[in-house]
This record gives sequence, structure tokens and C-alpha cells, in this order.
Amino acid sequence: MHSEGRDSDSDPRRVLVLNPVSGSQDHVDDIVELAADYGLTVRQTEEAGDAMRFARDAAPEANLIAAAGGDGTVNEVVNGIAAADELETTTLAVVPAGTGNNFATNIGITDLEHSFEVLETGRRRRIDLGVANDRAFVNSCVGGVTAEASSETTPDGKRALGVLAYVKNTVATVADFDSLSLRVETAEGPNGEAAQSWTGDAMFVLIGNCRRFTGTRTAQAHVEDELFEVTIVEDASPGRLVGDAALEGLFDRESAHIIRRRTPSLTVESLEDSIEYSLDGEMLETETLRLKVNSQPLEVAVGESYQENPDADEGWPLEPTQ
Ligand SMILES: Nc1ncnc2c1ncn2[C@@H]1O[C@H](COP(=O)(O)OP(=O)(O)OP(=O)(O)O)[C@@H](O)[C@H]1O
Repeated sequence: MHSEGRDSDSDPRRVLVLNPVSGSQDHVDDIVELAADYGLTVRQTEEAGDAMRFARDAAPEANLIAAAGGDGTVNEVVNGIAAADELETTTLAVVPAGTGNNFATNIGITDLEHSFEVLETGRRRRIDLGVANDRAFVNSCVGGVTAEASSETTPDGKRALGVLAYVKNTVATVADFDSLSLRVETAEGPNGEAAQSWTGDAMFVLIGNCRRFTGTRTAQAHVEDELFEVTIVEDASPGRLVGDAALEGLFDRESAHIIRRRTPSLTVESLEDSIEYSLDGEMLETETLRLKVNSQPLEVAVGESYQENPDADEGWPLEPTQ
């Protein structure tokens, strides 16, 4: 029995952190069985926060930690590895058992069995890790999404739209949608990107790290370039944004009301009240958010279809910054 993770035959070098309540909640038996086949020690969470603690405690001895759950579980496990300061010697694997599984899709993981093959024999890549104040994120950080709308976002919405489902739900559920009065300051980039400052009223600010971080085809970030892709959606009538097509249209190259930047670090400061941010779907409320790409990358076991760079034939949505 591996589920306690303290048995004499358990291997502390290969640990799987299992969230039993993510996704459709019917994955526990299959994952425990696969973990035993692959010689992984299972630590099953009992409440929010456990995944972070289990990963932090396991990281000094482990060379592989698998996160079995959704994006929130991945986020906690990554925060645990980072808190233990073990990014250099610990590989993250992802076993997709969530609702949206946006990150798993981004790294080329197709299903449960495949995820175990990948953790055993898949390529290892070092990807950018975002840090927002003192918390790590892998996919995205979105300001302007409310916690209330986030908790009510449906599984179908998450699967179809990724993080944009939260944006859509916020627009749809918050009757008196207030714009965010913001100052956004980006730092200089390595390819001549200038430091820039933007002040104004925004509906959302999206900071993307991973390819297809929003789930849409047109909003993509390069995950090994040490840069974030920042999208500021300027204030516009919320009614115009409700449909899926309108939301995706927001990220088209020609879209009005969109400001884009690429930068290794930035500060987002509210000029009024504190703002709610979603970090990979986990909420954080603050007035000032300082974001940077972590100096130490995150090593991840990736599937065959993993691509660090957005598809060439789909075009790159960003215009170079002056
Ligand atoms: N045993 C547990 N009981 C209650 N909550 C838990 C437990 N273990 C983890 N959690 C919390 O469950 C939340 C949701 O998990 P997760 O994001 O992995 O799944 P999901 O929402 O179904 O999938 P996705 O984010 O991919 O759409 C996370 O905030 C996590 O902290």
C-alpha cells in the first residue's frame, strides 16, 4: 500500500502528490494503481494547501515529483518545490486529473497512461517559472477575475476556454463590473524591448507564461524565452465581450482596446482598491503585484507534442515593442 507514503518500501526519490477531489473525482484508484506500477510513493491530499506542503517536504530527497490533479494542484506542487529551493534537482511531472488540465495540455500530456509514460521516459525541458509577489505560477496570472466568478466557472467552460472562461464568467456574473484603475510598468527585455509604463482603466490584465495560456489559438506565450506576454484589455463595454468569439477576438492582432508587451518583469499597481488575481486558477488579492520570471527554471517531463514556441504557421500575435 503506497497511499500513506511512509511505508518501508516507499521510494522518497519518486513522489506523486494526489488530489482526490479535482476534476470528476473518479481518478484515485487508477492513479494509485499506475503509481504502484511505476514505483511512485503516493501522498494523498486532504485539504487545500496539502499539495504544497507535501511537495516542499518531499523535494529535498525527491528527484521526481508528480502532481496528479488539475492546474491548481500543479500550482501548489510547483510552489512547494520552489519553497524548498529544490528547483535545480527536482523534475515536475503532471498527471492530468483536473477539469481544465490547461498546463498538462500545454506540455503535451494526453491522458493518464500517457502521463506515466512521459514521467518515465519523456524529454526533460527547463521552462520559465513565473513569480507573483512571493507565489509561483506556471501558466498565467490574470487580474480582474473575481473569486466568486472563478468558483462558479463550469467544467465545460474551463475545458473549452481555459483561463478565458474565468474572464467570461466575471463579465457575465458581475452586474456592476468595475474597471481596474491601473499602472503597469514593464522592465527592459533582452531583445531590445523598452521599459514602458501604462496608466489607465482596464477590464483585465493577463500575464501569460505558457504557450496557449488562455486556451485560445491566438494568445500564446513562449515558455522558454524568459519573458512574459502581457495583455491589457482596456475598458470597453462588458456586453461586447460575453460571447466566446468576442473573447477570442480580443486577442487578435487588430483588436482595439488591447495593449501588449513582452517583458521579463513588471509591476501592476492598483490606483484604487486591491485587485483579485488568479494565478493558474488560484486566487490572490493585493494592491501591488510584482512579477518576474524566476532566475531558476522549472524542469518538466514533457510529451512528444510539446513545443516551447507557438506554431509558426499560426503567426505570432505580438507586434514588436518600440
Ligand atoms: N483533499 C482536498 N480537499 C479539498 N480541496 C483540495 C484537496 N486537495 C487539493 N485541494 C484544492 O482543490 C482545488 C482544485 O484543484 P485543481 O485545480 O487541481 O482541480 P480542478 O479545479 O478540478 O482542475 P483545473 O484547475 O485543471 O480546472 C485546489 O485549490 C486545491 O488546493
